[in-house]
Amino acid sequence: MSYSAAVSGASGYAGGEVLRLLANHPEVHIRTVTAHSNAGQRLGELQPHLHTLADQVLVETTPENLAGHDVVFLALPHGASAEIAAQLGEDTVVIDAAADHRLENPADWEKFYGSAHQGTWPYGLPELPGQRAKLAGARRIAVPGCYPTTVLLGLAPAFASGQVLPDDVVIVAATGTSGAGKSLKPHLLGSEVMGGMSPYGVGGGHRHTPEIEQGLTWAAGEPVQVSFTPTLAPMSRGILATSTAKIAPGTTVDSLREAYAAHYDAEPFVHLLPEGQWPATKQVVGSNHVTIQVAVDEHAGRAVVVSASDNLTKGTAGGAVQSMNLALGLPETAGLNLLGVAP
Ligand SMILES: NC(=O)C1=CN([C@@H]2O[C@H](COP(=O)(O)OP(=O)(O)OC[C@H]3O[C@@H](n4cnc5c(N)ncnc54)[C@H](OP(=O)(O)O)[C@@H]3O)[C@@H](O)[C@H]2O)C=CC1
Ligand SMILES: CC(=O)N[C@@H](CCC(=O)OP(=O)(O)O)C(=O)O
Repeated sequence: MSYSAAVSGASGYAGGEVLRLLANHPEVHIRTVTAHSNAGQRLGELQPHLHTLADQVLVETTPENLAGHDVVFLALPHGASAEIAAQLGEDTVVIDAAADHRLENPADWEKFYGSAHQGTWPYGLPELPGQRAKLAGARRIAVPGCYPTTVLLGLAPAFASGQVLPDDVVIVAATGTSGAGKSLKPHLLGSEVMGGMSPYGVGGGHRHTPEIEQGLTWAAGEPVQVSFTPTLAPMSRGILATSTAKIAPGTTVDSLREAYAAHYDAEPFVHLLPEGQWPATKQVVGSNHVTIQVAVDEHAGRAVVVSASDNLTKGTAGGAVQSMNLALGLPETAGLNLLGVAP
């Protein structure tokens, strides 16, 4: 059986990465690619790395053009995504890379996104406790944000095993520029980004804060509060997150490692590194893998967790394809058997 797929936002970074993965998927064929201002162009003009798809022509992102497919990927700005999603057939598997349906709490949505909440869909992070079962057979899936993916995979086992405290969690993460999308933004000009790092969304203002708190609250079974600071690094892809939390009495590096091993040993894409090795974005770029290391800072009484991902692969398109596999009952790793790229 081959499933037909439409990829909207195919001229952008997330849509392009979905196409790169689907081009190698054994059970899915790409029937339709859509865009907005670039409709009418050949894919080869906009995504020259997608050699075998170069002659596909981008059509307008409309409900009519997206109708009649087994799977529709939405890789559109939030807002535009919810609007089109509401017009798609109920039997179609819709995988949304945008934020519209990730949050359960309408007040959080309204505060951080400034518009009306459009509802909540199953959350496409199967490695988070309880999520995989909700994705099997789902017809609507919200792909997590790239920072939440990286941070939640990093911290969930510590919270699920009750080894860290929920009220003093500090996260600082660096991301590559592709996280901001392909459209022109002055602060992302090469001359602004190359050779230096800068923070943004400082002081609890980043819209991934409530999403991280939501996922950690699910893992902990009690409310978790975080302080999250993102930073921009001079690289195109990758996220490196350093997350720290106060340890509960009795927590040691061995007890943490045991919990992480139990949580991730059977996972195909999430890896607790051997002691002494640390995550780095270069280990994971181009792949759907996430690497993690844990330590205990005895002096500060804190667990320190470092996690690395590719924001466009596991952080977006890889998570989207993995979720689609679960929704369709396919092997979870189908189309995702890619290792990293080095050097
Ligand atoms: N980049 C990343 O690392 C991540 C991105 N995401 C999410 O994925 C989505 C896409 O992001 P990304 O690919 O980075 O963004 P890009 O800016 O690279 O691409 C945006 C895409 O959406 C299309 N588009 C723009 N405006 C509209 C509109 N009003 N209606 C319909 N289509 C429109 C564009 O078409 P055209 O070019 O033809 O104008 C383009 O194909 C966003 O919701 C983003 O938040 C999620 C996780 C990580
Ligand atoms: C560098 C940069 O700007 N990164 C983006 C990453 C967010 C993202 O893409 O995720 P959503 O799907 O939740 O929008 C940001 O911090 O907003």
